[in-house]
Amino acid sequence: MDKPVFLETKNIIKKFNEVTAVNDVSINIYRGEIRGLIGENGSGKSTISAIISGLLPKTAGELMLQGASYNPKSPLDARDNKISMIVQEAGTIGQLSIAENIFLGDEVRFYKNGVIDRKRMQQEAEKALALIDYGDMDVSLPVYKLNFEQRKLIEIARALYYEPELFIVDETTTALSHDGRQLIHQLMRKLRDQNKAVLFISHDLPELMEICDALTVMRDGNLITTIDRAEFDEHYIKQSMVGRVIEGNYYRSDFDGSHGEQVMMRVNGVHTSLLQNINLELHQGEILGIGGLSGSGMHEIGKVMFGELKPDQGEVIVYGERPPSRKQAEAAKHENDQQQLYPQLVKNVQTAIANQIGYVSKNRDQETLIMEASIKENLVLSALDKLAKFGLILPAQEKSFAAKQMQNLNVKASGMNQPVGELSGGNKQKVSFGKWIGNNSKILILDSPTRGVDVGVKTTMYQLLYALKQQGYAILIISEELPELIGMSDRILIMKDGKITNQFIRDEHLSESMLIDYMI
Ligand SMILES: Nc1ncnc2c1ncn2[C@@H]1O[C@H](COP(=O)(O)OP(=O)(O)OP(=O)(O)O)[C@@H](O)[C@H]1O
Repeated sequence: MDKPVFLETKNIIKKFNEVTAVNDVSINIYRGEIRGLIGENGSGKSTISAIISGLLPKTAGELMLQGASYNPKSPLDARDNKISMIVQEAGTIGQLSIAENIFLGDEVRFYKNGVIDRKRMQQEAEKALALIDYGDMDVSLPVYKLNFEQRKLIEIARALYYEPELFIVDETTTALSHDGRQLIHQLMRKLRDQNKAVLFISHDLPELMEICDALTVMRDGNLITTIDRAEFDEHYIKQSMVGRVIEGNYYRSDFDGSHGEQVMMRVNGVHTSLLQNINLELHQGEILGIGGLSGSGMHEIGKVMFGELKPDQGEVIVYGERPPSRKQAEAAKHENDQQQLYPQLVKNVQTAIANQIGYVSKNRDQETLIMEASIKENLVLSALDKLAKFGLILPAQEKSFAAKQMQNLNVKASGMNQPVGELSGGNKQKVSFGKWIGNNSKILILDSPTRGVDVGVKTTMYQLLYALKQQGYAILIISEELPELIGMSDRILIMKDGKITNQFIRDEHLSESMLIDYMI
């Protein structure tokens, strides 16, 4: 029997001034189906989903919900029509509690004699969290105390509480650890089996092919094709996405895990509330990977090494080119006669940047980018030192630097003056990566660097990282994506419960399951 259509988009067009983000898109979304949506960064996936879920108005076209005209004015309106979406970036408000976030905009359901019945709100919030087996969480905690993954889980609980008939998940799984991914896959399958509709946006093609019943491909705002599960073919899907045949290696192809002798950063006996006695060295010309589950502490290591999180005990040393003081320079010179590198304590972000450390945070929208500033301003911000001549930065230099970075990473935008906040998720990620590459940084700490980035640009990023390694850069990649760690690292450290549990040297026989054994 044919599946019933739940939602239909008819010739939808969305324009942002001169940019046409969605061009004449007509899709049927069925009950009892997980529909995947794939396409290069900026191809219009989030925009069409945002129109369906009331976040954005359409420019033209029509939406039909179970055969009737549907025109959501807001996400709350969409939710009343049983449509919920998990957005790519943080969809919660840090200062509000978990319970307040879950019922944001719907507090009215808890009014008793004109005031909010907090106790009942908290009880209902606990019920929402129980839907994702998270029932023991303290719902009065402010959300800023949670990590990125926990915040995503709160959003998922909120969406499910309202029993959606259409559940839209926009590029969320790459922000989640192995367990979080399993959870969201299970939830999507459960909804599908209950004859609900699911729309799932991801750049992870193997994941989409595993989970989805059908896959719709978008390119440059256009709907290219919809493919049924029986017809899934990786090469054909990739080709439809980019409009050309993709060839060549994704990751580096060598299995030589060697690197320079020179230590560029050293972490000595670091303890924080989560980390326990972390010791590691990052060498010149090395790509060091760190993997683990989201609560393992791997993201905290990046923050500690960039001076953003102060350890309770222990220290982080960077070997930089700049002598910290005349006296220390003399002493350091003696120790490191050959290299002319000077050990310095990473006390804060300023010392990290002064010693040529670059950092891409997992939480890019809050920590790495300035949304209101233009692409150019974001790109040149960390490069100011390099561009400044006698303390002056020439506009022409800024412009050519930004243009080069945009071209290298194929940033899709109307121009370098476009505010970063207007870019698609993957294009924001490219800017946050481009900020540090090509400026003065010789040490790169990259937390989930390819999150939300399409296959073509991922390849470019991997090639770039490999070329930087060969030029002697020291690169730390922190990632939930084990194939990425295996594919790129000279050495991998696996973490569990705040400790390093094992180390793996680059080897062609290394497999995901070998790493997972030390994570769980
Ligand atoms: N508020 C906005 N103002 C101007 N342009 C915008 C705005 N939001 C999106 N765009 C543009 O619309 C296009 C489609 O963006 P969209 O976010 O839908 O892409 P996407 O396929 O979801 O990409 P990604 O995979 O990177 O998340 C992009 O060119 C983007 O820059």
